[in-house]
Amino acid sequence: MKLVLATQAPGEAEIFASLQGEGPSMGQPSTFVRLSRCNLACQWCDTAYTWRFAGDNRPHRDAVDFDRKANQLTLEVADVAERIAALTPRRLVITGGEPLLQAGALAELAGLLPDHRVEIETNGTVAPPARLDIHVDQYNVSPKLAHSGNPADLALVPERLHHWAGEPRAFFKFVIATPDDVDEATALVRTYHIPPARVFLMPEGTDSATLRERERWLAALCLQHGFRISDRLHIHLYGDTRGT
Ligand SMILES: C[S@@+](CC[C@H](N)C(=O)[O-])C[C@H]1O[C@@H](n2cnc3c(N)ncnc32)[C@H](O)[C@@H]1O
Ligand SMILES: Nc1nc2[nH]cc(C(=O)O)c2c(=O)[nH]1
Ligand code: SF4
Ligand SMILES: [Mg+2]
Repeated sequence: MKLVLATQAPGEAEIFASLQGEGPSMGQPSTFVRLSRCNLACQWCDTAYTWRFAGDNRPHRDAVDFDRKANQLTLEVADVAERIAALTPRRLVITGGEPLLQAGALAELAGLLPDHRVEIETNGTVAPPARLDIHVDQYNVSPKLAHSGNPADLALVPERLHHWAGEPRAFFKFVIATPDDVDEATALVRTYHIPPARVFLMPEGTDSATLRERERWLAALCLQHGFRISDRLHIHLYGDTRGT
């Protein structure tokens, strides 16, 4: 089978080693694989080059469209596995775009990497099939709130949220830009009975100054609700740069 990957430069697959910058595994040396395509269209998506292609008429934050050819690369799963195995970390973070859109090929990939701990970054709208799920150690689920600009019926699928709430391997990572977003996240936590210990609030932002400013009030709200806070370590270390 084949995987459609994002590129960090034209013709260069986005497979790289870095420190996990977000969520419960923050700070862990990891190998990242970034897949192309997404079923949502977040206004503030920091990887819009994985999905916002010229000719795609979904809403987006500015007028820039990306060239599909320059930003996608299709590789055989065995080739992707070889590239991952050649890097040192034995923790694999699969992200995108929305990686679960390519779950079949990911199941094959994970099967070729039995020594890797597998973590999946997902928007939480797609059910992982059993043949992939058996290989996954952790899901970092980031449901999209109203400020993402996605229609709620696409972004917040009740059956899926109910599933992730009851899945002990799933951690929730809500992206927050204003205190109102926290009210929306808290309402979801209550509705779906999500254990607060598995909930992270993470500031929206792609520069250190914005993240720090938002973390000042976000910290107080996390304390109030018993949620965890997630920084975006990679932004402080490397900026908003592909392949980091
Ligand atoms: C690019 S997404 C890819 C995985 C999946 N599509 C998702 O949304 O979870 C990876 C993570 O980055 C977060 N993210 C994207 N743009 C962001 C931004 N501008 N500020 C903060 N987090 C952002 C997403 O919410 C998600 O947790
Ligand atoms: N270092 C680093 N950590 C990350 N954690 C989640 C990421 C993502 O884009 O899904 C990400 C990323 O792009 N880089
Ligand atoms: S769901 Fe993830 S990849 Fe898709 S647009 Fe939103 S942040 Fe970007
Ligand atoms: Mg990222």
